[in-house]
Amino acid sequence: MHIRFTKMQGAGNDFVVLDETQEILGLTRAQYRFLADRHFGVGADQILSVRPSPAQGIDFEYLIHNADGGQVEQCGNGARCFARFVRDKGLTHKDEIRVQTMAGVIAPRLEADGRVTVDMGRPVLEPERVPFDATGLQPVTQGFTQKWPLTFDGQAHEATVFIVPISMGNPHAVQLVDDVDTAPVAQTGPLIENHPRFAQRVNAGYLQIISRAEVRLRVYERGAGETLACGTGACAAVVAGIGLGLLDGRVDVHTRGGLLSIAWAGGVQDPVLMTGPAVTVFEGQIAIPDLP
Ligand SMILES: N[C@@H](CCC[C@H](N)C(=O)O)C(=O)O
Repeated sequence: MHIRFTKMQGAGNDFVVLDETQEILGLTRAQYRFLADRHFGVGADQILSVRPSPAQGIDFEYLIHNADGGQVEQCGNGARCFARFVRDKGLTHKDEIRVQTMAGVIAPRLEADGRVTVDMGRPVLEPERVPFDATGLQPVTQGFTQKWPLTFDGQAHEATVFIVPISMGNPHAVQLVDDVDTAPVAQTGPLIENHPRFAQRVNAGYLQIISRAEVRLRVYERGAGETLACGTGACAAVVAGIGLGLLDGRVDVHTRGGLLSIAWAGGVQDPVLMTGPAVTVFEGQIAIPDLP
């Protein structure tokens, strides 16, 4: 099978975007993995599939698959690229689009300066809904949130780190670090991602506070490894920082791939707003092998 694709990136988090508005491709998990492979396929952190939505008032549906082929609930940088894609392809003329994801409906808006702002919905702060199993753990309360000890028992990197579990539709564990450049992302990222207390696995965020309005962030993503930026990770990190009393409501998040601006009014009913770039890199066609 030959398929056409668009390669996109948002702050360096890169995507293969598939237009399935006319025909559902029905790719297997192994075929998503093949597309994401940087040696044998196109190469991407995630694959985004754009489909029409059957629901009234919803413009599109978009599916997100991690580089490991697994389908996931939400992707912030992907949402911005999705919005740029449907406008550039003439699939809609709207500036504000409503799109169904596995985690619910989100609303990207194209800005006059070329960036995209996405209403990412409300953060979920209750550990059990992340889901994080806090049974038997003693939290440390700081600000209006809690940090939980996470221990890597009997592992090469035996340690306890304090994390704030947050869901932005997908699960995140945010920890504070002194300096993201020296944070042990490659060592502890996989241990946190696969920690048994996170039943759905988790994205591991390493947050360095610079001021009340500026942070640096690295994220070891579930199913993709460390990426140059993670949009939902930036939202979760800012929510955690505000919850801990360390940040104000508007924060510039410096990632290794670029700048994301996050705003959150601080109430559990308040949505998190994310603004950042969305860029088309190239278009192409690829032959996909039969991979069951
Ligand atoms: N890069 C994304 C998040 C993609 C999904 C994530 N790896 C997960 O498994 O939840 C973003 O920009 O949010």
